[in-house]
Amino acid sequence: MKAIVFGAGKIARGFIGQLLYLSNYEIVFVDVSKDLVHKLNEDKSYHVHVLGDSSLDNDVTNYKALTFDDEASIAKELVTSDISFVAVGGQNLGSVGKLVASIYNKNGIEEKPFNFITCENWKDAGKALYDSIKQELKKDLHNDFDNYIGINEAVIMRTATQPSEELSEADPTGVWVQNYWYLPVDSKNFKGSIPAIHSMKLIDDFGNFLQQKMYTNNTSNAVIAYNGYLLGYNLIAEATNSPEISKLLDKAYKEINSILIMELNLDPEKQEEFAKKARAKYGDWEIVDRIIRHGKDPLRKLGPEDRLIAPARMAYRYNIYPEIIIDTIAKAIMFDEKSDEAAQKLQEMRKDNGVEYVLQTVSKLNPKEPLYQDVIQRYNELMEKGVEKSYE
Ligand SMILES: NC(=O)C1=CN([C@@H]2O[C@H](COP(=O)(O)OP(=O)(O)OC[C@H]3O[C@@H](n4cnc5c(N)ncnc54)[C@H](O)[C@@H]3O)[C@@H](O)[C@H]2O)C=CC1
Ligand SMILES: O=P(O)(O)OC[C@H]1O[C@](O)(CO)[C@@H](O)[C@@H]1O
Repeated sequence: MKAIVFGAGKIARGFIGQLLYLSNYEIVFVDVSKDLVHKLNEDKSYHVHVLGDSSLDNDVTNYKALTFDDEASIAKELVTSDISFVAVGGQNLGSVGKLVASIYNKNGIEEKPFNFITCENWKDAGKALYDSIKQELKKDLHNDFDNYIGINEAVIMRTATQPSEELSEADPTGVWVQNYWYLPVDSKNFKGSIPAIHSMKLIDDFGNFLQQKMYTNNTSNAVIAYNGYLLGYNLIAEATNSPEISKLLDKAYKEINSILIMELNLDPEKQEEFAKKARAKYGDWEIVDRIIRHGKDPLRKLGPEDRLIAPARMAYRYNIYPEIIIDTIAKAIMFDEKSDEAAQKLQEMRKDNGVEYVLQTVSKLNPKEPLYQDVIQRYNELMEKGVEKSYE
């Protein structure tokens, strides 16, 4: 069996790659980074370090890596693969869709079931990939595409951490991952029989699981990351367990739970349990992961469908005042980490055009909506009084 995996980053190598390896799959990684592709091919194996239990580590082998611009080789692998996974970052799904459509346009679509599984923290990731393929696909292939190709969403609960510089230098292609294995995939659009892949399970009542995960885990993770950054913490567990952020999290999870119970029609007890697990994960000292990674790419994280703006907007629909999310949006706008290009871009925007411009262009907020006004008010308060006051 063979799988083609778009992306060769932390989740692709550190989760999907390990599960496929354990399932005796041949793996083809496709990545835009030529250096990474070259290194993976040169080494012929990479190490997955399972945090807290090295007996579960693997040296993943039986793979090759291709660069994203090598369409001819990707085409050969795609049409001979049994399944595909995509872990490239939600904003890059469109480029994968375009490439896949181009391959199908040239090669046709075989009359046999084939599935893509998106592994992104991105609302409606499956739809984004589906739409981007369909948009470029020749009309006469549309029927075969809908009949034979399944585009499916997974929820990725395993964390694949950003290693320290020393660790990366010592093991450049190594990945350090949480000891968590379950890979739930929505069964709704799945075509054909279920492949035997370690820990992967097709779920019939998947529903809004991806949104529940994003707006519980990633929303609370943003509270931890942006506050942790301003408070000068280095590790996510340090910040989560700190007195200042613990206090905020008590409120944040209540806020998140009340919003999601209404919006997604969740069972309150189950959602509370789910949120408790998220908090425990971020407070777990075994998962050594840096605040900077969790805060990075604030332009994406301040987007209209992402972890902060989307649940805040939901809150207003139910007359819930999302105090902690508003505070976190204001603090995310202050994230000025030098090593993160997106953070630098955000800071330029903020300096040149003001916070109003950031909220209108990045978060797509309308100046008339209460969320816009409440964020600006909170931002101004923080600027006037100093952020340290917000922890008193
Ligand atoms: N790292 C984690 O703990 C988790 C990550 N995720 C999600 O998984 C996705 C991937 O995240 P990571 O693996 O952490 O990021 P990463 O940055 O380590 O990996 C992404 C890889 O995709 C490559 N890439 C970008 N555009 C591409 C394209 N068009 N075609 C092929 N490759 C392309 C990049 O060069 C990079 O190697 C994101 O959507 C993230 O939100 C979800 C849960 C946990
Ligand atoms: O870049 P993103 O979207 O925050 O993705 C990675 C995140 O996903 C998570 O698994 C969320 O549960 C975090 O551990 C990690 O910060």
